[in-house]
This record gives sequence, structure tokens and C-alpha cells, in this order.
Amino acid sequence: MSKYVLALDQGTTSSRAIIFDQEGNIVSLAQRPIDQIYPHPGWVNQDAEHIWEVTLSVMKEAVQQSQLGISQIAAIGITNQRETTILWDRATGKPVGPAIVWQSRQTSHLVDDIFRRGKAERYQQITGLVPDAYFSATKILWMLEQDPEVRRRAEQGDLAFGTVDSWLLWKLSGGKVHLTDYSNASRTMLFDINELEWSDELLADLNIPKHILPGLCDNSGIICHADSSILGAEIPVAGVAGDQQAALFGQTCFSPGEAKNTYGTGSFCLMNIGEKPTHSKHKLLTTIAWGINGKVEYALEGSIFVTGAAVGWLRDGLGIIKTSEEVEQLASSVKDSGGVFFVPALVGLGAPYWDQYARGTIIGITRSTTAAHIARATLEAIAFQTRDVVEAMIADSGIDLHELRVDGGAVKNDLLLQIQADILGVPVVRPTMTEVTALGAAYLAGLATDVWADQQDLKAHWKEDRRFEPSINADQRESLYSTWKRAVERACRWEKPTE
Ligand SMILES: Nc1ncnc2c1ncn2[C@@H]1O[C@H](COP(=O)(O)OP(=O)(O)O)[C@@H](O)[C@H]1O
Ligand SMILES: O=P(O)(O)OC[C@H](O)CO
Repeated sequence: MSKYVLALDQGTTSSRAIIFDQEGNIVSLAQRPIDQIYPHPGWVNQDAEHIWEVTLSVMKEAVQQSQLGISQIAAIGITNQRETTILWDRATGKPVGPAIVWQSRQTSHLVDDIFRRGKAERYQQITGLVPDAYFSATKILWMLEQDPEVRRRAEQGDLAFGTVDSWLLWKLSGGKVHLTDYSNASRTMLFDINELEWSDELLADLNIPKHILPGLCDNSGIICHADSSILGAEIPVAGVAGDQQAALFGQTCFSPGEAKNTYGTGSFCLMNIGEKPTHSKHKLLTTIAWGINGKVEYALEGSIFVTGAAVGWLRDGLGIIKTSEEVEQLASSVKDSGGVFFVPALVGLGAPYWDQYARGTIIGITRSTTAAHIARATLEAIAFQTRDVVEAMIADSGIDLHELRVDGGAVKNDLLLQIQADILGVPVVRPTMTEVTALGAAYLAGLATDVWADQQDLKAHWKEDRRFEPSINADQRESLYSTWKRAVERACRWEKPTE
């Protein structure tokens, strides 16, 4: 009998549930948006109950749409927006306050404190991360410091911390498990990626009680069973990974040197570096790709905070497009950006700049600048930021990039991918399946439940849709890129740190 896998992709802007067949084809897909809460400039919050309700509803919808019997679904795989921090009451299962989203800058001052105390390097040695408000650690601290009652309940063991994977596992299992996987743990800035355990040293440094943390589980293996009240049967949850690591897996980048870039709210370029956690010398992150059957593999990561979200801002903030898709037509209506450069540092800058206080900058505007030039500059900014991290990755790994595999919500935009090939100077390759994040989660779950035999089996599913070749010469490319670097300089350190 054919087997199917249900993947839950809980992203920053939406939850998707996708059922895959054994060839890796989509049988059904349901998607609904996640409400964003912006209480103050630079803050980004979400409601954890809402995240669960939306995820539950798309899961039910995808199963219904597929017309499959529930017994045909061999496993559930989970993948999630990473770092987003949730604290909940173990007894009631209710979240304590809003979830603090990975993009939120509300804890920048707590990170400044780590730097002021001269501890940044130590954090990096232990966790592989450049200290930043992006990661969960200072978000947890912020929640504990906001309210003495929250701190008291946490100390007493009443509260549980989790990233979105833990929250979904808790909810799916009916409150039976409090776990996280290696890939998500490695994004908390509390996990020792060398020793593969929570760091007592960093927990003590931030005064975070260890017992609020989840236990660890493999990325592939039976983790728990979905409560039968949810889909009518106890389906095994057999795969879980942070969305960027899941995309690396879905793109079948199983060997050292293989890399992908995912274009969603932000963009995340990851390269498999094998079994040694080599530390970056060029301000990239070292992160856990996955841990399966006791074997942990690592990746280098360039995290770009705002790419698709900049297109979202053109839509919701400026109102110059009605849908994100419209950006392609608007940007195509001009041959270049007319000298306009947009540094979309809307929530600071991630790799390789790590400037919490950079802010968005549009520069080079003249009397002839139009909305179309700004739209084109936005797509170019996505490509320039990718070049920034790809250059760092080549410098770190010593491996030359011959092509870039891409995926994510924004890669249906052909113009974006052409601009990307032009700015990088290497071909950009889009696979036929662009829901690679969900596919990666399905693969992890399906490998543990005999839907697929091994990684070789998965490699056979990957097919190229289109290859975008560079179409500008090296002089044009370098001239554009050096102007981008000047624009970034103007955006850096704009906001004043608060004490
Ligand atoms: N055609 C397009 N061109 C450029 N950006 C797009 C396009 N379609 C969607 N996007 C952007 O992609 C993002 C959604 O991608 P998705 O992978 O679903 O994100 P996430 O997983 O971060 O929620 C949004 O920020 C949206 O503005
Ligand atoms: O939900 P996405 O696709 O924007 O991914 C967010 C990343 O996991 C943040 O680290």
C-alpha cells in the first residue's frame, strides 16, 4: 500500500500543511497566514495559541483535501520558524505572554550587556552563534525579567520554555512531551554545539533556570504520537527540524560543500560542513544541521533578516504593490534601479554585519525615481545580501560555489533569480519542488517510518526546473556590488542603543 507523510511547516508569516506521496509529490496543501503583532518599533510578537490554532486547522484541511484514509498517513514531520520564543504554564498549557519572534529587536540591550561584559567570544565558542537579539536566550531572559511573578514561577518549575517545534510537539502530543531537536536547540544560544548539551555556564551567566528547558530528541525517529483527538488516530511524529535545516535536507544537501538559499521572510544560506563544528572566521554562524542515530552534522549559515519581508513592506507599508507577486511586474517595468539602493535593515542587519542598530535606508533617490525603481532596488537588495553571505561562506569553507540551489516563497519570481545570478556571477538553480522546507520535514519523518529507505532514495526525487545564468559582465557586477557596500555603510549604526 502507498504511504504518505504529513509535513507541518510553521513559518513566520504562515502555517502550511502538506501531504507528500512516496515520490515526494504534493498530494494536498493547506496554508493560512499568521498574524504579526508590532507593539513598538523594532518589536515583533505573535500569539502562540494562534500559531497552534492555525497549524491545527491547516493540518485538518490538508488531510480532508487529500481524501486519504488516516491509516495511510505513515508519519508527521514538523518544521518551524526558529528562535521564536514561547513560555507556557506546564499545568494549564497556556502561554505566558506573547511569543517573541526571531526578528524582534526588543532584547538588543541585553545582548549589548553580553558584549560589555566581554563574554561575546565565549558565547560564540560554545554555541557557534554571534550574540544577537535574534536568538532565544535573551528573549527568555526578557520574559523572566519583565515580571517577578514569571521569574518566581519559572524558578519553581511551573513554566516550560520552547521554540515553535517544542510548542507544536507539546500541543500535538496533548501535553505529553517537552522536547526539542538538535537543529532548533542550536539556535537558542544556550546549547553547547561541541558537547551536545545545554550549557550550564551560559545558563548561569544569564540566570536562566535549567529546568524550563526541553529535553533533546533526534531529528529523525519516533518522537511522540499525535493525540488521537487531533486527527482521529495516533499518528507518529517522526521528524522535526528548524525550517532552514529542513530545507537543506529537502534540497538533499547531504554532503559537505553542498549549499542552498531559502527566500522567505528573510533568507538563509546554509552549507553542509559535515561532522566537525568548524567555527566561522567571517561572521557566519556554525549551527547543527541535524542529528540522526547519534551522528550529528553541522552547517555554516548566513542569516539575512529581511528579504521577502522587504517586498511585504512595499505592499503593506508603502502600498506600491497590492500583492507580493506584483513586485516582479513593477520591477520589470524599468531596466535598472536608476541608481537607487535599498538596504532593508528593517530589524537591524544579520550576517555578516551583525548590527542590531542598523535601520532601513533608501539612497540615491533623484527627481526621476519612481516606485518601479524602488521595487527593483528591493529585489537587488535581496541579491546583494545573498552575495554578502555567499562571499563569507566561500572565504570560510575554501569551497568555490559553482551554482546556488534556491527555494522558498519568493523563488517563483524569475526576475529576482535572474538578478541573483547576475549579482553572484554563478548560475542559480530552481528545483521543480519549491516547498523544500516541508519536504525536508517529510523526509526526516519518512526515513524513520520506512516510507523511504535512505538518503540515496531521496536524492532521486530532486529535479531541476530552471537554471538562471549570469547575464552581466564582471565590471558591471563589481561596480554595483561596491555601491551596495557604500549604501550598507550608511545604514549601519543608525538607531541609538537604549541603556
Ligand atoms: N513573487 C514574489 N516576489 C518576491 N517576494 C515574494 C514573492 N512571493 C512571496 N514573496 C515574499 O516571500 C515571503 C513568503 O515566503 P514564505 O517562504 O512563505 O515565508 P515564511 O516561511 O518566512 O513565512 C513573504 O515575505 C513575501 O513578501
Ligand atoms: O519562517 P521563515 O521561513 O521566515 O524562517 C525563519 C527562520 O527560521 C528564522 O531563523
